[in-house]
Amino acid sequence: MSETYNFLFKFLVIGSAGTGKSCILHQFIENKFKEDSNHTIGVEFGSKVVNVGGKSVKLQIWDTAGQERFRSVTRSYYRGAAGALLVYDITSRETYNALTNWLTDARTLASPNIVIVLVGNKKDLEQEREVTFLEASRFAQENELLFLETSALTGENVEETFLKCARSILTKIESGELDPERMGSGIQYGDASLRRLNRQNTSTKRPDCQC
Ligand SMILES: Nc1nc2c(ncn2[C@@H]2O[C@H](COP(=O)(O)OP(=O)(O)OP(=O)(O)O)[C@@H](O)[C@H]2O)c(=O)[nH]1
Repeated sequence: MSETYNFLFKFLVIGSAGTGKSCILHQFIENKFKEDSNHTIGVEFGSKVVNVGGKSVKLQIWDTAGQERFRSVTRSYYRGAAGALLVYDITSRETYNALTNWLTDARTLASPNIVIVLVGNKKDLEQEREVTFLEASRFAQENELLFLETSALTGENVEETFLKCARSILTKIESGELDPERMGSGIQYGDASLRRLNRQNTSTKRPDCQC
């Protein structure tokens, strides 16, 4: 796909170690399951241009390490993120119980307006499920999060998760709730939008205007 886009959004992928964050990102970008995924050291990066409601949006995605020993490094990447995927593993209650801490970090260190999608990963392991869909969706509702269950293994809902987050940010931009020009919004205009804005500015000038 062409690198011309209307917007660029900075995204974070956060959550406890082993929940499948790197596999989700890999599935989204490469359309395949990442076999032999190792613990992330610090932070990894990926990007992809997607189409959201007729607009092309470049997602700049930072996949953070879930292990506690990298927390000080990963925290430094939170600033100015427009969206986050907060991932837990549906077969591990421990990763679900840790969500409140991750949420506090995201809301205090990133932008208070950050759009967060709660992601219950490993949906393919239904037999080993420890967290029900219903309780997680209640948690999401109480904490104003979007919510989806995914499988990085089969690819189910992986792309939808990123699109859902991007769609929500775009809606907030269009309604004026989010201002892309505010410092630290995690949003930038891409070439396509800038060209349109320039055209609009030029066409609104009076013919005799010297500016
Ligand atoms: N069955 C199944 N296994 C998965 C899925 N996603 C990830 N895994 C497995 O879960 C383990 C951890 O996946 P990673 O993507 O490395 O986890 P992570 O959250 O990035 O871990 P950290 O980098 O340590 O924070 C790996 O063994 C993956 O193969 C999934 O959707 N289904």
